[in-house]
Amino acid sequence: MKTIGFIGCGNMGRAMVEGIMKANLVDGDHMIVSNAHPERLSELSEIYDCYISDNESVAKNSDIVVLAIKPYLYKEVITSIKDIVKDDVIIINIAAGISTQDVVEMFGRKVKTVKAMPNTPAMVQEAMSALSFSDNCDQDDKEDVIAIFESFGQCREVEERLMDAVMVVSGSSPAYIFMVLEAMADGAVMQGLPRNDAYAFAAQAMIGSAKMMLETGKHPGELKDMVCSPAGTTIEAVAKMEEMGLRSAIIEGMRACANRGKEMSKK
Ligand SMILES: NC(=O)C1=CN([C@@H]2O[C@H](COP(=O)(O)OP(=O)(O)OC[C@H]3O[C@@H](n4cnc5c(N)ncnc54)[C@H](O)[C@@H]3O)[C@@H](O)[C@H]2O)C=CC1
Ligand SMILES: O=C(O)[C@@H]1CCC=N1
Repeated sequence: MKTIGFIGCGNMGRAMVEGIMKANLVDGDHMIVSNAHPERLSELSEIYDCYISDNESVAKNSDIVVLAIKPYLYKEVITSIKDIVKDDVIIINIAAGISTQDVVEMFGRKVKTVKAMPNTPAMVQEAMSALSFSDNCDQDDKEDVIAIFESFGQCREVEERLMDAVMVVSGSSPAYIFMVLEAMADGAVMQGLPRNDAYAFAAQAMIGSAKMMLETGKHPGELKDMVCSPAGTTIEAVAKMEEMGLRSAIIEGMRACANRGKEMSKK
């Protein structure tokens, strides 16, 4: 069994660790986690019986190291671990704006590395992640990494140049999806539904609609049309939302997200 190490265990790292441990991909002896505030992880180590340690120990003892720290910390952290990681370690880079080439340059050698873009639904085994492997990863390395990402959801290999596109539609999108859900619940509360019921109806409508699109393979426009009765209620909502710029608000928000990714990768 390979040992998986996490350096940084905040929102994204923790969602991945919880997803991996819930799926029993490794036992607690093969999961080592470090964080700037290790005291925040005591509950995690109690539930999953995994090791909470420091960056040095994660670097020395892990076969696969996930760098789940903010992008601006990559240089500093890699400098402190580059001479102590195992020779054939696989480094997983999940940071927005940090490329495979950046990681190789920071290590000063052609370390095996994977550029990945997960999302926080990893916490409930429903992540969708994109992976791009450096050319020195062999088939076994790929299988080990895919097994990690599949333990908490689905994953697809994509060309690294498309990572920012994946980030806007998947890595970042839970934020806007939660905004939509919150707004939908507000709309129902305004009509008199209690808040908790409103969240349950809104979230289940989101799950059901997404599942319907994936399972039927039908165009989303066709599925939308199935809900809009002639002269009915839904078409009034659709017309008002178009008037208020719902779609362009989403598209322009995603453009801003991509632009920020490009800006971050220039630094
Ligand atoms: N939050 C998200 O939905 C997603 C985040 N990402 C990427 O994941 C990375 C982490 O993001 P978040 O989890 O959101 O950030 P976060 O701030 O929630 O977590 C980062 C963690 O790193 C710890 N940390 C700080 N300095 C450290 C050090 N020197 N050594 C060890 N640990 C240290 C902090 O205590 C914190 O718990 C970023 O690079 C981000 O681009 C990628 C996809 C989705
Ligand atoms: O907001 C961010 O920078 C990260 C990258 C993808 C999701 N969260």
